[in-house]
Amino acid sequence: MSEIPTLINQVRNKQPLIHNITNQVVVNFTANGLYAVGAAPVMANAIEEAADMANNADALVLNIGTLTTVQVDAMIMAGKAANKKGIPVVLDPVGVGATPFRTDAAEKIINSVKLSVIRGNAGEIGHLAGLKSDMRGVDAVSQANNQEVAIEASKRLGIPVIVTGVDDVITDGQEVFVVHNGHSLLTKVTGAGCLLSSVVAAFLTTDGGLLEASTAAVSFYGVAAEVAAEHTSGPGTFQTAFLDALYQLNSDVVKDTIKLETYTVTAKEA
Ligand SMILES: Nc1ncnc2c1ncn2[C@@H]1O[C@H](COP(=O)(O)OP(=O)(O)O)[C@@H](O)[C@H]1O
Ligand SMILES: Cc1ncsc1CCOP(=O)(O)O
Ligand SMILES: [Mg+2]
Repeated sequence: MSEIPTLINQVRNKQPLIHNITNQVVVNFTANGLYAVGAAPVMANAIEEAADMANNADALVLNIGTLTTVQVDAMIMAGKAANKKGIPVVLDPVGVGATPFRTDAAEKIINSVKLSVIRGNAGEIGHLAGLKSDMRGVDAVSQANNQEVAIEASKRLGIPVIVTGVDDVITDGQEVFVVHNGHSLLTKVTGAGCLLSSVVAAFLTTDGGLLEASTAAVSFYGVAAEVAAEHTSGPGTFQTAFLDALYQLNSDVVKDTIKLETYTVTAKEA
């Protein structure tokens, strides 16, 4: 637990190669954000090379934001290659629930690839788990209880999940980590969630456990947003300041600023 703020140092030392099959909106921001945290990005969508690239990578991100039928097949091929190699796979089910095509694609991926963790907002994760949820495009509409959604979704899916929003919840359905860091300007920059999914993948290459490494990624990211927001008041300059903060933020500041709550579900319910 005390090592959570320090896992960023492992990412920076290791410079893991993160293979992203992601949406057209966030490609550049994701690549720059991964560089800023100390990882190396590669984007490779083509069905002819997706599996080969996953086989060269340290972690894989599958992001369904601007999906095509062929891309679903490429994702499954890359996912299977990643599973064979034993590297982490993160799914970002962008906009799932907004259209039947996205929902079908996400379900196909979940049924074909062994995922390390699924990261999304409460609307997306709630929808995947069959809970009542509303999506408007890629954004969650209703104010859900993120902890309830995360715990229930992880139990129903049998996969660890990260539900983000005002509070971020990381859980395998039993152990729960709640991070209270972040800044509302993140909702005014497209790709803030997508980049977080890729940053989670980078942290999963460290020797922290899955939930601890995910929590390290989420808290590092939230503190970086808070630091960036001190220097800016609008989305344009925030985006730049945020990349700088991801690059400059050290583990001591995270240690001093992290707002983390942990509990186990059985203990809380008892
Ligand atoms: N109202 C908010 N206040 C502070 N941080 C937020 C808020 N909403 C989202 N975030 C942060 O923005 C990042 C992306 O989360 P989110 O907006 O839920 O993802 P997505 O963009 O996929 O919908 C996370 O780090 C999350 O903590
Ligand atoms: C706007 C948009 N439309 C399709 S994908 C995408 C980006 C979504 O990024 P995020 O979920 O990180 O806000
Ligand atoms: Mg998203």
